[in-house]
Amino acid sequence: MVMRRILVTGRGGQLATGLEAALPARGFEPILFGQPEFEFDQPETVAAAFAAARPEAVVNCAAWTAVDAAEDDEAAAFRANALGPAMVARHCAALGIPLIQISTDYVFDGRKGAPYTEDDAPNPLGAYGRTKLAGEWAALAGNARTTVLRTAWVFAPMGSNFVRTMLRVGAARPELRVVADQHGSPTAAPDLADAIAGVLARMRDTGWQDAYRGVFHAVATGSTTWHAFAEAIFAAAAPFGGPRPKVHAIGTSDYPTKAVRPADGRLDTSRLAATFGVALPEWKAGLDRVIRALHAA
Ligand SMILES: NC(=O)C1=CN([C@@H]2O[C@H](COP(=O)(O)OP(=O)(O)OC[C@H]3O[C@@H](n4cnc5c(N)ncnc54)[C@H](OP(=O)(O)O)[C@@H]3O)[C@@H](O)[C@H]2O)C=CC1
Ligand SMILES: Cc1cn([C@H]2C[C@H](O)[C@@H](COP(=O)(O)OP(=O)(O)O[C@H]3O[C@@H](C)C(=O)[C@@H](O)[C@H]3O)O2)c(=O)[nH]c1=O
Repeated sequence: MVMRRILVTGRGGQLATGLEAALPARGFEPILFGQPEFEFDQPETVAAAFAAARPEAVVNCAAWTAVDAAEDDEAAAFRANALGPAMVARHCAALGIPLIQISTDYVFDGRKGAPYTEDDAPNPLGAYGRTKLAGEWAALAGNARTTVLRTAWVFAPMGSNFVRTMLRVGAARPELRVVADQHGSPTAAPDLADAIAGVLARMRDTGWQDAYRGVFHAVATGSTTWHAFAEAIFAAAAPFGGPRPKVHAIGTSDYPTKAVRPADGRLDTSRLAATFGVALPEWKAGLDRVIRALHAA
């Protein structure tokens, strides 16, 4: 399959930035589009991006990712997270090209008590998860060659993420309180970008296969809690002169937020490995990679 030109939406976001760096190493040419010239609320900008990029595959990274704010404006989150993928899928179908749609562990309610497989039923607890689930369906329904990758707890040297938040508040305050009863797999955007490049390379090298259509879990290896993640962030940043606040373990009920988060969003990644031969590194290796990049910047 000829697959070189990859349209990446959400330019300036964590994952799109990771893909910009990761794709050329696998022989792809990333073509990035972002706001304001690519805006889901203006469908003509989406059509124009497809016309200009002439892509051979698409990775849709653009999304409303403000979890609490989505509770206040679910309609706007739905436009970005569900109607956006529907539009992108329609353009991909017209061209007959693969679409990789990125989704989230927040489609689950976190009550399983074990890592979720792709066959487990989603049951989002909040507006962000609901709109992202609708986006999965729209991407799959609108294009035969759609691969949905669910990831979680993404962090990068730039953008808005838990690592940068912790380092910022940890430098300002000697003591922090962080929830210790929510579990997940912190996933470094550069590692996820490498994995996506691997998925695309497999598609290119084998040609499209029916097994590539559907949902796949793509998170870093291993899991932790937000509290233990915070401790690991400060430990990893300390050799670079990062702050060392005291991090108190608290319960979810001690940290009220607008959106309810899943208590245990661990994801089983065996289908990704079996189908694409792709596995992500341990989350702590991803953390070290991002901390190093933060301090090299
Ligand atoms: N961050 C995380 O922890 C996780 C993210 N994901 C998913 O991974 C994907 C990538 O996330 P990440 O890179 O972290 O996200 P970011 O928030 O870093 O980037 C999202 C991008 O989408 C753009 N965007 C937002 N609304 C629109 C819109 N209406 N039209 C066009 N573009 C828009 C943003 O533009 P602007 O900056 O101008 O607003 C930004 O460039 C998303 O699908 C997200 O749901 C999944 C699990 C975890
Ligand atoms: C800043 C802070 C957060 N917390 C808690 C709140 C929450 O339960 C948890 C994580 O907080 P955040 O709001 O940073 O993370 P959140 O925005 O919920 O992260 C999610 O983003 C979306 C986009 C996803 O798809 C998810 O996979 C996940 O990464 O940590 C504390 O306990 N103490 C603190 O000081």
